[in-house]
Amino acid sequence: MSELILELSKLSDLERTTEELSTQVKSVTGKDHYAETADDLIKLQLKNTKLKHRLSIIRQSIAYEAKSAMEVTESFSITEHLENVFARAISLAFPEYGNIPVIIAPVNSASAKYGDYQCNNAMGLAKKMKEMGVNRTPRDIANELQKCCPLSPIINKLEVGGAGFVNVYLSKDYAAQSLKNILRHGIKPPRVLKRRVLVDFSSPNIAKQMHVGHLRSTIIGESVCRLLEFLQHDVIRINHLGDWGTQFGMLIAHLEDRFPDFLNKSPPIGDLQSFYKESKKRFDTEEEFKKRAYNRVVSLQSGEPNSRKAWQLICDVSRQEFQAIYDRLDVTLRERGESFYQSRMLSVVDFLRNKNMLEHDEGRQIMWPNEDRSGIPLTIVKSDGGFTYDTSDMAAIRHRIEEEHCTWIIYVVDSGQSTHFNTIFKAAERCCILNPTAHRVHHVQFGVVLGEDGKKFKTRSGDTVKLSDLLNEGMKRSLEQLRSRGRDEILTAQELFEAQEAVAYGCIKYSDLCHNRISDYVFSFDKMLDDRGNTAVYLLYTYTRICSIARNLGDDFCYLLKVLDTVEIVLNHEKEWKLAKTLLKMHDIMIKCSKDLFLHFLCEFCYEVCTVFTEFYDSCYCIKKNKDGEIIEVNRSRVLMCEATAAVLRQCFYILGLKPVSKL
Ligand SMILES: NC(=[NH2+])NCCC[C@H](N)C(=O)O
Repeated sequence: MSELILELSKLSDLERTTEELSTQVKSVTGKDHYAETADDLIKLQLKNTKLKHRLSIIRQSIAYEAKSAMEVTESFSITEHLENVFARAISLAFPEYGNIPVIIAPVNSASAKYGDYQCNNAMGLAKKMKEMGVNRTPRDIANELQKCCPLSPIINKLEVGGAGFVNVYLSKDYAAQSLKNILRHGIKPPRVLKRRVLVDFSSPNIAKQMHVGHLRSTIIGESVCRLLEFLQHDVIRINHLGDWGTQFGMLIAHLEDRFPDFLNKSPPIGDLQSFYKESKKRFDTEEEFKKRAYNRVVSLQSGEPNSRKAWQLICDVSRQEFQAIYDRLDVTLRERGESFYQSRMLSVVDFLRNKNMLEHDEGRQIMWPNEDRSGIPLTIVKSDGGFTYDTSDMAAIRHRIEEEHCTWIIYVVDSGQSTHFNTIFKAAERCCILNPTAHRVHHVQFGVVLGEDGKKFKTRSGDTVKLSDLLNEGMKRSLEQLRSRGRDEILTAQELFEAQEAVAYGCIKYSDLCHNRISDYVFSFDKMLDDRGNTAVYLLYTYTRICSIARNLGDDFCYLLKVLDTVEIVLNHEKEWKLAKTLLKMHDIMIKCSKDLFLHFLCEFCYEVCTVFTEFYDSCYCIKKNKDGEIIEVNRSRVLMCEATAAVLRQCFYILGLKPVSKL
């Protein structure tokens, strides 16, 4: 598509040159001293003829490309495509404003008479021109833009409306072709500039409870990865486990006392939580124990084998608990905890010292994020010589940029840590690890989870909620719901179990993702299991309904590809056209979500697809049956629309971590 636009711009340039040449030829012809300039004239005419010939070749190839552009499988964001079209128009019509940002907005489907998309640049241009002393009305400018728009296979017509909008009407041929492409080749990602991205998410702490904050990070992080992978980025998923630090001293010392034989026999630490509490209590009350705990930190960090082994054993207990949650939620992560950076922490300290970035402060070594010592300093080395969370994040960002060669680093961590990350980013920039023009760093922050009482999410007794309990509760509630609808009588045991999981985990994930992540959110099973409104349950039900339509036709639709060869998609009915346009917004939405990593836009899109589909299904018959329930008429084009809707939903569901089930 971009080549096409390039060709179009060449064409316009050539057209202009041809025009200039013709005027030159005319003016020369009109002069008396024809004889003197005959040579020049002949040359010019020759050049002109050649250019005209070239122009006609380009015209032909553009017509060809415009046609084949609709046939190729390449998909793109409509908004981005229109941005290119209008950028070209602006630079042709008003070269001096060639680099202003193009404003394209989709038109609310209720106001279809204003087209499907609008270019809203004319008003701003009029203002800019006025400042330069040129008086032109926005409508006048819009007319000019309309004239200068290059041909595009996706545009049916352009119209100037209102105060100076250029209304764009999409082409139905293009839409029908795109829907067929989806059915024939699956959903292809739009082209974007590929990056190597590291997503740091989930990241719970060993020996501590993985809490709802980590659950949010896990859910959001997984979806961010899936979105970026869909867009063909090279994604590294990292679990930055809190597996290092002084708390391991007391855990190791306590392990030695509780399970003296730990080196030979795996200790049965069932409940790491209470093990942690016991050791903490001893650490706070027993002097000898405290000393030994400090000793163990030193021996662990210097790699002494027995302490290492003890540490490994403790980590394994937590690791298994975490993995069980990841398996249930279908989350994939590569573990690279804080311990991984031990040697790199030593070297980042040297690096910072050599750059004169470290300052002594009451025995600590600190680093200011800014040259002028504004902001909050990082503690790079503690007074006892130990490292901190700051040190490991400085070592990690350096590793990610210099060794992993990432150009985009994403931290999915609660909003409470935003000062920490801003300080790390500034400090990394100050010491030239990070170059803001080449690297993008991003704190994908999110709010806290609240209970239905509006207070911090806790169990009735006031403890933090265990995630496995929460998931179990979800499973229980979803089974109750399925039973209350009598599904246990219709579905096989296997189908029922799949439906139960899809609903339980789907609703927990979706209710997290469907709100703007920055705000706090209220965790309520009742709300998330509602089958009306923007919920996972509503989406999953709509999806199964769509699946059942083609299923009704049995063998007829088994070979979708054959059907595609013989059936044209027709978009004459208002609701057919509305559904087609909604489906084709998918790439716009994916790009929009990826810009600032807000997934609620994708959730809203799914909801819109489902409601628009329902409107379509209510007013456009797909299959007509007689009184006995026998099929008497099938509108194959519409059944294809149903299939395309299902394909779009499946792709979005995958990114949102929802498992579509064909029966529910
Ligand atoms: N690179 C990072 N700091 N990632 C986030 C780590 C989160 C930390 N373990 C916590 O539970 O709060």
